[in-house]
Amino acid sequence: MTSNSTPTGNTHGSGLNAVVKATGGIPLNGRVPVQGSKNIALHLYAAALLADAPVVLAGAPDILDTDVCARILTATGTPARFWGGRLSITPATALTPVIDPLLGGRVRTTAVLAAAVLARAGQVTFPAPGGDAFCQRRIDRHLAAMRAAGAEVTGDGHLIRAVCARGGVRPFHVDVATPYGPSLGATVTAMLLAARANGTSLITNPSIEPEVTETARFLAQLGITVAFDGTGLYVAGSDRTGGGTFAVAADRIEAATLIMAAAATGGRVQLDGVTTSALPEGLLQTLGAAGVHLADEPSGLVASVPGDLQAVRVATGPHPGLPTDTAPQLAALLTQARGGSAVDERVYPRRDTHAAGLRRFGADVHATGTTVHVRGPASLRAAHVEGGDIRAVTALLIAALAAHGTSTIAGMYHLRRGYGSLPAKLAALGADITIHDVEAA
Ligand SMILES: CC(=O)N[C@H]1[C@@H](OP(=O)(O)OP(=O)(O)OC[C@H]2O[C@@H](n3ccc(=O)[nH]c3=O)[C@H](O)[C@@H]2O)O[C@H](CO)[C@@H](O)[C@@H]1O
Ligand SMILES: C=C(OP(=O)(O)O)C(=O)O
Repeated sequence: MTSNSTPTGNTHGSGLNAVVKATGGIPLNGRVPVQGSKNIALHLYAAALLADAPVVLAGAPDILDTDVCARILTATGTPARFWGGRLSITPATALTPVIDPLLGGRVRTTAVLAAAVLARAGQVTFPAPGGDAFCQRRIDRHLAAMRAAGAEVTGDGHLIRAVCARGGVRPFHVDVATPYGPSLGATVTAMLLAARANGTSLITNPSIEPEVTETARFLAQLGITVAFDGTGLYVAGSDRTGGGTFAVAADRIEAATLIMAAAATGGRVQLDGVTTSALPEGLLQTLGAAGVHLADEPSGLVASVPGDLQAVRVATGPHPGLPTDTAPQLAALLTQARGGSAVDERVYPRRDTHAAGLRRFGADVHATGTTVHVRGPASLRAAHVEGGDIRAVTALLIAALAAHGTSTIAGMYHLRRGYGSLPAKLAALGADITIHDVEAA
């Protein structure tokens, strides 16, 4: 193997088999902006398929998932173009009711995108969802919503077809509870189906994640009323919608990643474009218990570690609980905390691909059942590792920043799916971090 160093600038500047090289031991210090939320944007890209007028999603993150979704939309006949942090979407004149099987297999919102096409065209063919492969991505509640909306759903598990009778989707009631809590994705799927049904639909046990509430705000801008009460979520559909510009909210998971990276190095960072109100209660409580201090200052959110980091025993859960998407980074942070920590994963039972990677740095980490146990503080040493999914890669990056010596982390494809410029932001905070293109010798 040979390697060429490239600037850390935007991570898009180098190939997908590039590696990140980081020399740890430097407390992160400084100020960086937070990108638009990957997970909110993914749902807005699907919702934009419902618009009858052009839509601009301002602050869309510059990530691979944005590119893949823009190509999925364009392939349906709905031109979508990403430029300068904005995704511009022009309504289809003739909608092709297919989610491209290859592209659809690369993002996890495939069924949500399909629901929007079904709502508009009365039929759709789509593949099983993609996204991180740390566990099976079940979609039975999505299919239940499609059936409740009047579609006949058939398929072999790889390619699914949903077809409504003449007249298209109809108002419905669906329950989106799963054994793991409310399904975020199925809540949005049901909302998008209901948005085009002629009447009011009811979604019981809905998720209340910002992905849902931001999609509801966007639908309201299109002219579709979404109301919550103790029974569920009511959507009053319409066969005619508007468009306009909508701002993608800040990425609370990128914010959490930067906070944990700073805390693991004993640093202090200011994050522009986000306040503590954007962080779920479960995350705020966990960071507070671990000894991370967060303050809203006029210019942004400031994170620091006034004393020693402390062990915590926590569980992930549906919003406003501790987000599953922060558990790997939290495990990396806890390698620097005093005592025995436990992070129980209750949304995806075996989301623990980061545990083995963290051990390569000399961390005392092991997974038992659904729980990742961490004992600290550990004096980490540099390692050469590969992350297998988005947040696993960032957990390994955090470990590298806290370790003695120079580490290499592979898994750039996963990093780029979710982070537009994380290595550049870490470098701006003082980290010794570079990206190296790796070529076969
Ligand atoms: C509630 C929750 O924390 N959702 C997370 C989930 O959203 P995402 O929308 O991808 O997944 P869901 O919320 O639908 O899934 C939550 C759980 O329910 C199961 N399930 C889901 C749909 C279904 O029809 N049947 C079923 O059994 C899933 O397998 C999973 O164990 O992953 C995203 C990426 O990590 C996170 O950003 C979300 O915060
Ligand atoms: C798992 C995640 O995303 P995806 O489902 O898109 O892989 C994530 O955002 O942490």
